[in-house]
Amino acid sequence: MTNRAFAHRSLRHQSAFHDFRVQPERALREIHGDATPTQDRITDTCGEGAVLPIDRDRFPILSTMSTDKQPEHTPLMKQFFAAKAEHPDVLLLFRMGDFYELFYDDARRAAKLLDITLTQRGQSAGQPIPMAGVPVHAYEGYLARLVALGESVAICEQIGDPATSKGLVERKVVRIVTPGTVTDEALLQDRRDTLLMAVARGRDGYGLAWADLAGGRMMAAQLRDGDALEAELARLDPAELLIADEDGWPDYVTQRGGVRKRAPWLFDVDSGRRKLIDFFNVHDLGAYGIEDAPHAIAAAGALLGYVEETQKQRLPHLTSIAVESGDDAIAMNAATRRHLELDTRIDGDTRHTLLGVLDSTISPMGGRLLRRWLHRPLRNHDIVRGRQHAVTTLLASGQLDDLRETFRGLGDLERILTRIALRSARPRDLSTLRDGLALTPRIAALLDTLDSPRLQTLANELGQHDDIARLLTLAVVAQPPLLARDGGVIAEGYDAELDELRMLSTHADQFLIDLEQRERAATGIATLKVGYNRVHGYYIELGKAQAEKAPVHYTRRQTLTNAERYITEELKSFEDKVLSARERALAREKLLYDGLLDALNVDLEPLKHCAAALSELDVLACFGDRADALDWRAPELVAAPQLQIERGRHPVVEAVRDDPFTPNDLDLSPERRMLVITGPNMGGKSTYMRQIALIVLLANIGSFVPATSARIGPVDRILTRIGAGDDLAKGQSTFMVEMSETSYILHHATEQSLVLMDEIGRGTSTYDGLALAEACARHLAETNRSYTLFATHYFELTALAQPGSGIANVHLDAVEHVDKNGGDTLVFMHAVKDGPANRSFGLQVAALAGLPKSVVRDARARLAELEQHGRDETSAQAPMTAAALDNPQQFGLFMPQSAALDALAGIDPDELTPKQALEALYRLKTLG
Ligand SMILES: Nc1ncnc2c1ncn2[C@@H]1O[C@H](COP(=O)(O)OP(=O)(O)OP(=O)(O)O)[C@@H](O)[C@H]1O
Repeated sequence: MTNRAFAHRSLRHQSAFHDFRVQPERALREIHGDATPTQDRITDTCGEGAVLPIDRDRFPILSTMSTDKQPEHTPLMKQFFAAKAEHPDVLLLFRMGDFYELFYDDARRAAKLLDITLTQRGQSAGQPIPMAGVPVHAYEGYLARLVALGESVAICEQIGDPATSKGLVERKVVRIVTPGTVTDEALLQDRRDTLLMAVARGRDGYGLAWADLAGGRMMAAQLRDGDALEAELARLDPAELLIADEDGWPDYVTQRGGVRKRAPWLFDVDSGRRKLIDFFNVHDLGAYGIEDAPHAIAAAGALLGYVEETQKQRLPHLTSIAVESGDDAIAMNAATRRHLELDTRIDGDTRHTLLGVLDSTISPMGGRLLRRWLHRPLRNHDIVRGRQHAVTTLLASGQLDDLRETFRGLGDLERILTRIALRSARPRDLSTLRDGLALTPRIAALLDTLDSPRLQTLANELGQHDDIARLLTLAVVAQPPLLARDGGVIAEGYDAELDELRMLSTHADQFLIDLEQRERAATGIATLKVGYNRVHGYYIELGKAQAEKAPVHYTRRQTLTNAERYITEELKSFEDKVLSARERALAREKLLYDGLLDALNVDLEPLKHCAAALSELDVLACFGDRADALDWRAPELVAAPQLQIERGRHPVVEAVRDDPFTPNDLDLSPERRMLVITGPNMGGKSTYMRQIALIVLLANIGSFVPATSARIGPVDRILTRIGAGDDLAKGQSTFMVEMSETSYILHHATEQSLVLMDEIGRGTSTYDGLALAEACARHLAETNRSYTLFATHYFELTALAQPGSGIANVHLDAVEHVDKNGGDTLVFMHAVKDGPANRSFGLQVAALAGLPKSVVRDARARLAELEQHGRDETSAQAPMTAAALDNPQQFGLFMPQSAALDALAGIDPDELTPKQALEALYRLKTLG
């Protein structure tokens, strides 16, 4: 046997020997005394053992069971019921040797959710026990799926040592994994925060507190009303939401996933204050700026209570709470975030979104920060200018690529630090931290030469961590294994005692090789093998045929079908020595590993600042990268009210189009507050409006923008009403959604708000729609006085653009061509021009979309009739004049122009052959 083979065997042996959790036999034996375990883990674990009476009232789960006589359960099931009674509304994973088992309703539920087998063998209290289980070695994957489905799971571990416990091993719920409190790497999404949130309700508003446990962040806010609450829920999108178990919560709260109702008294302000003071170990809350926000205090208290209850351990990484003020950010409600497709499209796609185009951050923590920034554009121009200046400086330095290259080695320091604080860090967390810290001096040196206040601040925040980096370099092997439990993490030379114990083990491998050779020579059996089995230990193995030749000092240890296994005195004493050396080496490693975690925990704060600075640098460098790659320019943030954009583009549409994107300008100011945008379907109206909102948003997070130049004045809100599907889930029709979104806008828009209104009124009858659209437009222009882009197919609205009204008309255009085959084609110009559109091309677009020719023909004829009818009515009221013809907005609803004039306008005589010209003339005649 080679050295390596022995080493391999030894490794397997180590884990088996030292971790009783992977020895199901032992776990089973605890229930059965010395009864031999069978293959059937269900009968084994639940079916036998002494029976004890059980308190029915304490365990409602029993109500489904037999009531003929007082039910009696095995000690194991009694232990299960005791644990379950403490955690009635979460799934209980009950550790039994190599498995986590679920029983009764938990088993049924988990079997369905995880698609695992539900078994029903074994009995307790005379009834079969529904049971489902997942193997311990693969449980993280199952846990991740359950948590992703919004389930909370209590982990009940064996905390006694099955080897030494008599009878039942002690078990205890060691933690409760809930969707909002997960910190394990496997249960989190890399580039998205997982938030736990609590909402407290007061007479004059709401208090909000949220924690990103994996990132070690806790925030709070006090909100004026339900609208603000709804908007914050849309922005933060918590995985779990704690509310008081009372009536009267609005639908947008109760219909969310992950809502958990808690006793109302947990949201009490005074006990919240005490909890915060206690948790952060401070004299008062003065330092956090939360004193004047009682509802936020109440929410934070409820949140901390829940965190303590579920985590069952100290959380030293949550060191403070920061208060966010809604006034600092550009407000966007749920509808706006949805319409602008910031990080998710209506169809669920995440690639073709603003974040999809913008995010070239390298570290996951940078990705998460960018997402946070994107959802919270700032109103404070100074902060934003600071970021922008940093981006400009990075771009001008020529160091951008170098800097980004160093980020590749960073890893997720932020979350690693949390795991260190929670003492759940794995060996590779430590090596990633070591490698990341080794890069910071290089990053600091790169930044040192750059003249940007923000970059200098960040360089300072990186700090000096030479001692920690050196400690980790000395202590941890270059490429540590996944788990600490198997050893091999601590580097050679770090600890003399460990080195000595390891030496013993290594020599032991050589001893076994020598022994094998010696015994082969002594017995003359060339196939003799020395091996190891985790139940029986070391052995000498002979094939059945050679068994007779076994020397007398060989003692039989195990009989297999084709072989016999023996032990000798020499091998036995070797086994004792080696096993104790290995055991001691592993124990020593564990001690050293814990010591390392202690050392890192002495002062985590500077490391947290370092991780935060690296995240921000990653985002700023990403802005630089995007500006460079996509030809974006720095916008100018100005104090005077205005939105001026030259040659702006839609970042996402531009990214997905093969053909060039047509840039467009914007000019809005207090004197020209509203643009009524007309033009054909597919002309580019929605694209134009959204691109303005996205440019304003990008400008206010510190990014460059897709335009040749932009001057952006103060903006307090972005409000949008852009076509939506039916919200049938909420029982709202398309029109109802349209009107409630419009109502929200009219109630909230101010002079500094940017409002996008796309085709208001189209969800109802034409006259109702037109009337509503016009009234809303007037209200926005005259009362709200917001920056408004108002796209419409109602040409009547173009008449609003009167001198002094602050309203102007712009339009997008299309040109109809007769192609070589004599068919019609439509070319969309996508260029925004001054003035109203003069036709809609609705039928042509319908034909392009593939509507059957006969339907388009019928529609055309019907249109001609309607237009004729409209003309007749108008001429009955007022004779058609040449002036009216020149001024289409003066026409009635169905008469922008006659069909013949429409068609005539679409003809380019220079493009026609004589035959086509003649055909066109005939066509015109049928329309006239
Ligand atoms: N400026 C542009 N440059 C190039 N292509 C554009 C431009 N604007 C829009 N497009 C393309 O035209 C398509 C239709 O644009 P958009 O949806 O904005 O039209 P619309 O006028 O709002 O149409 P409808 O009135 O039917 O809603 C877009 O998907 C995009 O591919």
